Amino acid sequence: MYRQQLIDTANALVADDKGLLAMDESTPTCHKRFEKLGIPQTEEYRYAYRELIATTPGLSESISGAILYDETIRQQTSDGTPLVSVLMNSGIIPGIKVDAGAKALAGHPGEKVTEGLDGLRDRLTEYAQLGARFAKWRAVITIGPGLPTPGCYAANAHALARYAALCQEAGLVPIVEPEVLMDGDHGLSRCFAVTEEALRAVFQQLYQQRVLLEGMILKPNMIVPGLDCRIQETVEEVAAATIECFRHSVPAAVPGVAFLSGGQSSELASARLNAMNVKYKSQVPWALAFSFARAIQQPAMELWAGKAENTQAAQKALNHRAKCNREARRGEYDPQIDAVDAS
Ligand SMILES: O=P(O)(O)OC[C@H]1O[C@](O)(COP(=O)(O)O)[C@@H](O)[C@@H]1O
Repeated sequence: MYRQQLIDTANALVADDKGLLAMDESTPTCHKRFEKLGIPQTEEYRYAYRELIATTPGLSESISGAILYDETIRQQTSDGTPLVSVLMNSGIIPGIKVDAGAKALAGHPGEKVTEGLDGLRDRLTEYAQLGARFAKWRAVITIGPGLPTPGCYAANAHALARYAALCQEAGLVPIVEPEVLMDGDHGLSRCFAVTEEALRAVFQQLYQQRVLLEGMILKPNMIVPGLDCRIQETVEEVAAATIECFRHSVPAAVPGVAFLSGGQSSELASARLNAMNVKYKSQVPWALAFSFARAIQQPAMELWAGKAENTQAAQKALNHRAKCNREARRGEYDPQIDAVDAS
C-alpha cells in the first residue's frame, strides 16, 4: 500500500551525500553518557540537550534524518512548537527508535535478543501520526568464546524482520540494525565472519517476512578489529573488508547502508567511511552513508557539559562533525582540516 512512499523516503534518507543523526539514546544510555561528563541525569537536562541538537542552525545541510526517542518525539520547545516540527521545518526527516532494548536471551548466557514486538503495530500507527517517517530497531550480537550462537543469530534476525514488516505496513521505512559489538580482543577476520553470518540470517528473514528491500535502510557495523585486539588495521584495510563482506551478504536492491559508529572515535569513523567512498562509491549498488550517535554527538556533548552558556559552542561542534561525515560520503574528508576546524 505504501510502496512508493517507502521507496521515496528510503532514498531521501541517503540522498545528497547526507546521513542520519541518531539522537535516540534510551534513558539509561543517555544517563550513562551524562554521568561520565557530570551532567545531571534528569528529564530537564535530557530535554535541554535534545533541544540543542534539534535547533542547531544549518544541521540539515549534512543531516537528512534524525532518529528520536519516545520521550523526544512528544516534546515541544518553550514556545510550544513540537521538536518534530522544528526538525521538519529545517528539512530533517524525523524517525523513531521503536525497540524496547536488548534483553538476556533465555538459554544463551552472554547473549541478547531485542524485545518490543508486542503492541508494535499500534505504537507505529501513533508514531506515524506524530510525524515519524522511519523507525529503527537495534539487535546486538556479541563476539566471545563460543559466541555468537546459532540461536542468537536466528532470534535477532527474526525479530528484526517482524519489526521491518510491521513498519512497512504502517508506511514507515525500517532502519534494520544488526550490530556486531566491537568489545573484545578478536581480530578483523572474526568480525568479518560474524557480520557476514548475521547479515545472511537477517536478509533471509527479511525475505521470508516479505519486506520490500527497496524501502528499507541497513544500519550495520563496519568490519573492524575488536577494541582490545593488538592488530588494528588501516582505514583502507577496514574499508576493503567492509565492502567485501557486504558484497557477499547485502542485496543490491537495498538503497542505503548507513553505518553505526559503535564506539569508534569521531575521527576514525569519518576516516573509515571516507576510505570506503574514495575507492568503492562508484562500484557498489548501495549508498555508503552514516547513522552515527556518538561519533557525531560526543564532542558537542562534552562542550555543552549541561551548561546553557555552552550551547552555541556545542552546536558548532555538532555541525562540524555532521559536515565531516558528509565530506566522508563524498570521499573528501581530510583529517588535518578536521583537526584545525574542530579547534
Ligand atoms: O542502547 P540504546 O539506548 O538503545 O542506544 C544505542 C545507540 O546505538 C545506536 O544504534 C548507534 O549509536 P552509535 O553510533 O553511538 O554506535 C544509536 O542509534 C543508539 O542511540
